[in-house]
Amino acid sequence: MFIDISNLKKSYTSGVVITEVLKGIEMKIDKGEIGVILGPSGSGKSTLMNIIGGIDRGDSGRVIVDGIEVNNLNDDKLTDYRREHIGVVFQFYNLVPNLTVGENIEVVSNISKSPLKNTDDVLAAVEMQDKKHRFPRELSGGEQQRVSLARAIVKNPKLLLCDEPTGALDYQTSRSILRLLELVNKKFGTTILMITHNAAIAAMANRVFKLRSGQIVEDVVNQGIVPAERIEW
Ligand SMILES: Nc1ncnc2c1ncn2[C@@H]1O[C@H](COP(=O)(O)OP(=O)(O)OP(=O)(O)O)[C@@H](O)[C@H]1O
Repeated sequence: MFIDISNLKKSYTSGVVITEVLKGIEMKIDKGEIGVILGPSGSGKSTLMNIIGGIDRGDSGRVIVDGIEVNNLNDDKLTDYRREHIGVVFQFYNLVPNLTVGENIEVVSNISKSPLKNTDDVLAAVEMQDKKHRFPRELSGGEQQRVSLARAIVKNPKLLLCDEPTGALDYQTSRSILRLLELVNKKFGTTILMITHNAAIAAMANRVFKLRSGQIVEDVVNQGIVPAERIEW
């Protein structure tokens, strides 16, 4: 089991108000799978993903990623875990504005332990090799998301976490990003976990988790996976 989560709980306290955001999550994903998390706004999707990615910590329960007990790592080890094993793609790209496309990727590559050697190959994989010297502001949203994906995969992560990767993109561009995610999954064997509001996207996943008010209310193994190419909404 690549991701193995049991009885994960998380609350936030503001003033005297305690909000229980995750109420005993159970989640299992095998290596090389694509998992999709669906659920309404505020149900705890990003909190769950942030804990898996070592950005946040659970209060109790077990979170194991590729044999590493993430919840038990001290701060330094958690930073190493994030740096070595996790790639992230967000809805709003988060590229460094004053670095070119190539530089945005190289800064990540330079601090990674076992990066993919050739930045140009990674840019070619997302069909952005001809825009290597441009700045983010000179790119469309879809192009920026391609660069953000290239930046996430150049470190050769074991796990790619995507929080609404197509949330800000139009239909055709969204589909091209989904095809790229599928390509990364196939080509590099990268396990992918993706949050989306778009239930149609679940068709390309091996496993689909529905989250409601901090609990998994549905956990489905998809028997009829549809290639990203054929997903429509
Ligand atoms: N740092 C925080 N402090 C206090 N409450 C928080 C914090 N982060 C998240 N929350 C609360 O936890 C709940 C779950 O938030 P989370 O971002 O995980 O939901 P989500 O399912 O990803 O929502 P969305 O689809 O809108 O992004 C929300 O009620 C949110 O207000």
